[in-house]
Amino acid sequence: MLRIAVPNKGSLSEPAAAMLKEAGYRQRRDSRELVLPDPDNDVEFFFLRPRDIAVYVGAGTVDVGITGRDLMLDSESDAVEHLPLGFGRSTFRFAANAGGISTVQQVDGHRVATSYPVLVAEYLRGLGVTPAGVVRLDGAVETAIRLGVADVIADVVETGTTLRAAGLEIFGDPILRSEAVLVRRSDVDAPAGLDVLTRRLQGVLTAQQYVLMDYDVPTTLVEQAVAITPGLESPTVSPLHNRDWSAVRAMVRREETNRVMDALYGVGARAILVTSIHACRL
Ligand SMILES: Nc1ncnc2c1ncn2[C@@H]1O[C@H](COP(=O)(O)OP(=O)(O)OP(=O)(O)O)[C@@H](O)[C@H]1O
Ligand SMILES: O=P(O)(O)OC[C@H]1O[C@H](OP(=O)(O)OP(=O)(O)O)[C@H](O)[C@@H]1O
Ligand SMILES: [Mg+2]
Repeated sequence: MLRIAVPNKGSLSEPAAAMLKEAGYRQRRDSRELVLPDPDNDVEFFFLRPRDIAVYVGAGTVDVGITGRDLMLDSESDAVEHLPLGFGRSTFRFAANAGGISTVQQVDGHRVATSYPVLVAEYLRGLGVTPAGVVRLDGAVETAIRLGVADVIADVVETGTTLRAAGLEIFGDPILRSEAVLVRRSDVDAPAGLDVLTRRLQGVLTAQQYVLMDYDVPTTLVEQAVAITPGLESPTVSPLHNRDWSAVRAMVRREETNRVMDALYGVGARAILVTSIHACRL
């Protein structure tokens, strides 16, 4: 039975549960449930703090887990990224008082507050910058400068609203771009059942990222139209009752939907229909 760790709280918890539900797994009914067996799918879920998940996976006490790339890298565990999951996206960035420190080089000799001390120390070491100290805080890191424990912070930025509200400004390149990832141990064979979990999660990602596009096109123009919608393998082309026309069906990346529809219309396709994909196994 594959043991899967899932975030019990925080930003990653709800989207992780939603993705597993889409992938056909059992859901917990009560957020106080800590372990949930799903014998029909031969897996068992453990609801853990997202920060601890890479630690459990690295120690081998659970087989795989869902956590943030930033949390995994900060954990110094043996867990490695197996599959990016496309949610919980954030950047990890330096910030300081507006008009103050504005380059990473200037961090030299200053105090940095963060919830991700390993990430920050490694990044600065890589640039040859030596801070006066790295202060580890659990949260509300933005307040650390005002309260005098640090000169600079490094924190998760999603919309930037929290930083703006604290009167802070981002500087330097992003330290990291993060998203939720499925992690596993690097130094052991893939656990039994991981291939099924991976295919199911990839199926959910594909269903989210692609739409199904159907259209009619004059048969003489099929080659031109198909060049715009090559699909994943090859599009389906079917004859219509009126043989001067053909019907085409292909998968298209969701964000390209309107550009592709414009291009198809331009070469003479009509009755262009777009449908969401509910589930998919490639
Ligand atoms: N707006 C956000 N705030 C915090 N973390 C975010 C955000 N958006 C995405 N994330 C990601 O979520 C993970 C952090 O989750 P975690 O549960 O530890 O913190 P949290 O969501 O701030 O929860 P809490 O502070 O309530 O404990 C990281 O991988 C981080 O990159
Ligand atoms: O860029 P934004 O969209 O504003 O989001 C980023 C902020 O959200 C998180 O804080 P959270 O609300 O989890 O509080 P915490 O600092 O106590 O963890 C994170 O630590 C940032 O402070
Ligand atoms: Mg937080």
